[in-house]
Amino acid sequence: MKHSAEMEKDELERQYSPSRWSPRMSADDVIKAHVKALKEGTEQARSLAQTLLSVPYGEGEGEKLDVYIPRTNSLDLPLVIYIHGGYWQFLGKEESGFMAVPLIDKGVVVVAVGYDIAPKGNMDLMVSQVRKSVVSVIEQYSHISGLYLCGHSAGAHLAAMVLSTDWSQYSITPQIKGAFLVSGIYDLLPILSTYVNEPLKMTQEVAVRNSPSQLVPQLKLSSSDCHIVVAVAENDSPEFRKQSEEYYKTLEASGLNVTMEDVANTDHFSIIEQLVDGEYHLTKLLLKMMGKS
Ligand SMILES: N[C@@H](CC(=O)c1ccccc1NC=O)C(=O)O
Repeated sequence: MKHSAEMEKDELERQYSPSRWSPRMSADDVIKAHVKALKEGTEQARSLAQTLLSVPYGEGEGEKLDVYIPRTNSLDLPLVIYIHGGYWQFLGKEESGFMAVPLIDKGVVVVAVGYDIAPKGNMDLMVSQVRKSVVSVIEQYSHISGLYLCGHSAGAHLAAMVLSTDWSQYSITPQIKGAFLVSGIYDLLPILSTYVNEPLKMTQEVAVRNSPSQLVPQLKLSSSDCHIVVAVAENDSPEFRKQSEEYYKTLEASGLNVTMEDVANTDHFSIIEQLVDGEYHLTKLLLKMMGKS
C-alpha cells in the first residue's frame, strides 16, 4: 500500500494533468488533437493573413515573435499579444497564430510571442522574455490604438506576470488595456513537487517570486486601468478551477476591474482552440473588449 505522502502526490499530479480531465477524448488523444488544431489553425492564419514572421524582440535565438496584420485603413488599430501555453515546456510560436483569422477580419493586429521553454529556459528567463516582448511591440507599433494580452494555461501565468511588472527598469511603461487569462496557473507552489517541475527545476524561492498570486499589490500599481478577464473551463480540474477563482477573488478584493468567465462545455484545451471561430463566446468577448464587435 502507498503511504499517504505518495497518495497525495498522485492526486496532485492528476489535478495538474489537464489532459486527464477532458470529457472528449483520452489524455493522449486530447494532447495530440490540441497540437494538431493549433498547428493547422496557425498554418491557415499564415496563408490568409499578411504576416511578419520571426521578428526579433531581443538578442536570444528564442526571442522572436510573429505578427498577423489586418487589411484595413482604420486608425483604430488594437493589437493583441498571444502568449502560448504548454506548461512552460511544450509548444511555441509556430502553433500560436491560430486565433488570428477572426481577429484580423475585424481589424485587430495579432502578435504570437515565442519564448525559451524549459529545459532551455527557466521560469525567470521566460517571464523576463515575455515582458521584453511587450516593450518591443510597443516600441515598434507606437501607432496602435490599444494593447491587449491573451494567454492560455502557462501563457496566462506569463500574461499575469506581465501585468505584475515593475516597469522602472524598462525603457517604457506599457499601458495594457485588457488581458484575457485563460485556464491559467497563478500560484506556482503546488506544482513544485509534481512532474511539471521536473524540467523547470524551480526552487521555492523561484516559485514565490514568479507567482502572480503573490504580486497583486504590484499589479495594482502597474495595471490599475486594465480590464482583466479570468476565464476557466467547465471541465478544467478542480485545482485549476480553484487557481482561477482564487486569483479572480484576490484581484476583485483589490478593487481591480476584473471579470470571471466560467466557460460552459469546454475543457482545458477546447477553451482556447475554439478561438479559431469568430462565433465562439470568448472570441466575441475579446473583440468586444477591443471595441471591435
Ligand atoms: N501533462 C500535461 C501536458 C500539457 O499540459 C500539454 C502538453 C502538450 C501541449 C500542451 C499542453 N498543455 C497546455 O497547453 C497534461 O496532462 O495535459
